[in-house]
Amino acid sequence: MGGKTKNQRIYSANPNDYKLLEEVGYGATATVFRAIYLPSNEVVAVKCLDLDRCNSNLDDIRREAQTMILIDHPNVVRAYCSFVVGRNLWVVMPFMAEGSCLHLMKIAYPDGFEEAAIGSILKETLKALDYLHRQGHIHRDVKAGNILLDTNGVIKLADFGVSACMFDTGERQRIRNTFVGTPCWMAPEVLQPGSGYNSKADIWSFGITALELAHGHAPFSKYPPMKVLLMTIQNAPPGLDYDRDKKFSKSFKEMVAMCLVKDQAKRPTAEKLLKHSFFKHAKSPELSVKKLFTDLPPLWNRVKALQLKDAAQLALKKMPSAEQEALSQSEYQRGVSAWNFDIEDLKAQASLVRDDDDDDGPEMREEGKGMKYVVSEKDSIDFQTSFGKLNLNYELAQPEYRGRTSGEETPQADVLNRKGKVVESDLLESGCQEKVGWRKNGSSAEASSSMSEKDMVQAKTKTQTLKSRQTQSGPLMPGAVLSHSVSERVRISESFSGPLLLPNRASANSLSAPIKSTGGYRDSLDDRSKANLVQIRGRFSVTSENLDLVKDIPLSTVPRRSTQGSPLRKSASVGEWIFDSKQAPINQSPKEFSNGNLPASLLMPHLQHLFMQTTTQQDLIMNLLYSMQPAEVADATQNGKLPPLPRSSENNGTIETVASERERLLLLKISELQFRTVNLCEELTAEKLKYIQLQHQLNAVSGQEENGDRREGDA
Ligand SMILES: Nc1ncnc2c1ncn2[C@@H]1O[C@H](COP(=O)(O)OP(=O)(O)OP(=O)(O)O)[C@@H](O)[C@H]1O
Repeated sequence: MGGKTKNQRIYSANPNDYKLLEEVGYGATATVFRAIYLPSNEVVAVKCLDLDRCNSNLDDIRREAQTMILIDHPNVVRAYCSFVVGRNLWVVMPFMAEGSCLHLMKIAYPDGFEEAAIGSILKETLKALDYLHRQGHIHRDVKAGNILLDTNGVIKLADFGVSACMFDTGERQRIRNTFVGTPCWMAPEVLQPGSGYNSKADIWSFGITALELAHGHAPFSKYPPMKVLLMTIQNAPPGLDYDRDKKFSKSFKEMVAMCLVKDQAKRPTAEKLLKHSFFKHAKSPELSVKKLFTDLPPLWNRVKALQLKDAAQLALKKMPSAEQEALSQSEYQRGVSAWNFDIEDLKAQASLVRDDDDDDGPEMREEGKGMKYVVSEKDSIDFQTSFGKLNLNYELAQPEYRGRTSGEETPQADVLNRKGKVVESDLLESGCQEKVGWRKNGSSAEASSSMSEKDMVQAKTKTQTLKSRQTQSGPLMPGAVLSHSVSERVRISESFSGPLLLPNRASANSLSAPIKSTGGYRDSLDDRSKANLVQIRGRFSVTSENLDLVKDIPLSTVPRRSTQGSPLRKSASVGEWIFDSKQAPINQSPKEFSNGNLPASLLMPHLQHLFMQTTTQQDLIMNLLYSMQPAEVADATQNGKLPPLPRSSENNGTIETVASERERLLLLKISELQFRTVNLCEELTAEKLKYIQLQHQLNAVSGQEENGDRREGDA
C-alpha cells in the first residue's frame, strides 16, 4: 500500500520508484538500504523484510507496517508506506543518516558514551516509549540497536517487529503472553512462564539499554542466550555499581535502578520516569549527541567496515569447535536478531557456560577479545551427557550469500537479482584497505585497523570454509531482495542469538499449538515438510513447528529410560522442562484424557509428543541430579523442594562436584514445569470440551437434516 505522510507527500507502492543504494543495516529478518525515491529525488530508507525469514505471519507483519504508518511522534520512526515485492515486504521510512546507537558504539565508542549523550538519547527514547504506551503499544525490543540517530541529532526509536498491542484480545493477547525480545534486554516477567507482562517490560529493557549505552554492551552479553535468560531471572538486577561506573552521576544510577526492579509493578511508567531529575537536566541532543558523529565516515562505510571486521574476526577465531559458535556469540553480543536454534547449538552454548563466571564482571570483554570462551572439559561433558540423549535430526539451513563491492552505488536491478559470489573479494578488496574502526576519544576520531593483510587472507580461507558448509536456501524470486552481503554471511551461520520468541506457556509449546482454534493443528501437520529442520530466524520461536518433529514418531519407537520412576523428563525443545503428569498436581489423570470422546487419531500425536517431551526432560534432570553433591540433594529432598531421587545402576552413586547454582536452577525449573503441566492439562481439557460441543452441534444439525428428510418423505 502506498501512503501519504502528514505533510501530504505521497509515496508510491511501485518498487521501480525506489533506487536502492547502499546497505545501511540489517537485522534478523530485514536488510535496510539507503534509497532514493525517484519521483521526488528524496533520500529514504527502505527496509526489505524477508517474509521467508519472518516467524510472524503476513498479518502480523502487515500489522507492524501498519503500526509504523499510523505512528506520529517525532521520536518514533514511522513508515511512509509499505508494499510486497516478491517474497519481501518493503517498508519505506525516513533515512536516519547516523544509523543506530549500537553501530555508533561499535565503530567509535566501544566503552559507551559519556553521560550527557546518554541522558539525551535516553530522554528522547523515553518520550517515544511514553507515546507508544499511551497509544496502547508495547515495543518489546528496546535496545541501542533500535535507537536511530540523524545527523542533526534527532533520535528515534525504530523497529516494531515484535511490538504488541496492549488492547489486543483473544489470539492477539496470546501473542502478548509470548516470550519476545532480545535475551539481554528482556524483563524477568517476559521470561517467566505464564506471568503476563505489560508496558513495564519496556521500562526494564530501557534500563538495560541505559547500561548498554554506558558500557558499550548490555549486561550478561558475554554469555550464551540460555544462560542470560537464567541469570536475568535468578540474579540481582544489574546496575551501575562497579568501579568503572564511578564517573556516572547519582541521579543516573538511581534512574537505572528504578527501571531494573524485578517486580514490574514497582517500575515507574515512562511518563513518571520522564519526570526524574536525570531527564530534567538532560541536555538537548543538538548539544550532546550531534558531536558524536563529527569526523566519522558515512554510515554505509561504517556498516561495511563493521561487517568486514566482524567477518574477519569471526573467521579468525580459533574456537574449540565449529565456527558456528563463534559466529553465534559475536552475533549475540551485537544483539542482532537472528537466532537459529537447534539442539547442537544448545549443546554448544551450554558447553560455553562456566560455573565460575556467573557474575557479569566489571570489565566486559570487548568484541574481538571477547571471543575467548573457555570450554572446560568438565562442563562440556556435563552438558553433552545432558543433551546428548536427544536424537532429533535437526539441521541448520543457511541461505545463500550475496556480496557486492563496497561503497559503490549498486544499480537496483543488480541488488534485486544477483546471487552473490563476492565473499572473498569483498574481504580482500575493501577490508585490507579500509580502516575498520574509528575509536573516538573526545572529538577526534582515531582510525584503527584490527586486521593485518595476513589476517584477511586467513579470514578469506575461513570464510570459504564457512560458505561451503552452507545449505542453500530457495531460489530468489524475481524482483525480490534476498540479497545477502557480507553482513549476511556473518549473520547466516552465526545466528543463534538475538531476539527470542519462545512461547512461555506450555500451551504454546506443546499441545495447544497444534490444536489452536485457528486450525493450527491441521496446519502444523501439513507443515511437516519442515520437520528435521529448525530454521528459526528472527525472533526465536519454539512452537508447534518444533513439535512437529516429534509428533509422528510412533510411540513404540520412543526409547524408555531406566529412570522411569523419575518425576521429571527433559523436553525435546529448548530446555523446556515439564513435570511428569503422573506427579503433577492436576485433576485429570492421563487416562481421563484418552478415554473421552476424542478419537485416538486426534489424541495420539499429542500424547506421543508429550511422552517424548517428558522422556527427554527426565533425562536432562536426572543427569543434573546425579551430578549434584549427595548432601545437596538430600537437603533439597528433605526440605520437600525436590521429589526423591531415584538411583539407577548407570549412575552407580558416582557424584560430581557441581556449583550449587545448578540446584537453584533445577528448583526453579521444576516449579516452571509444574506450572506448564497444569496449563497443558487445562488446555487439553478445554479442547476436549470444545470437541464434545462440536460433536453435539454436528449431531443436532444431522438430526435436523434427518427430520427434514423425513418430513419431505412424509409429504
Ligand atoms: N530508517 C533507518 N535509517 C537508517 N538506518 C536504519 C533505519 N532503519 C533501520 N536501520 C538500520 O538497520 C538495522 C536493522 O533494522 P531493523 O532493526 O529495523 O531490522 P530487524 O530485522 O527488525 O532487526 P532486529 O530484529 O535485529 O531489531 C538497524 O539496527 C539500523 O542500524
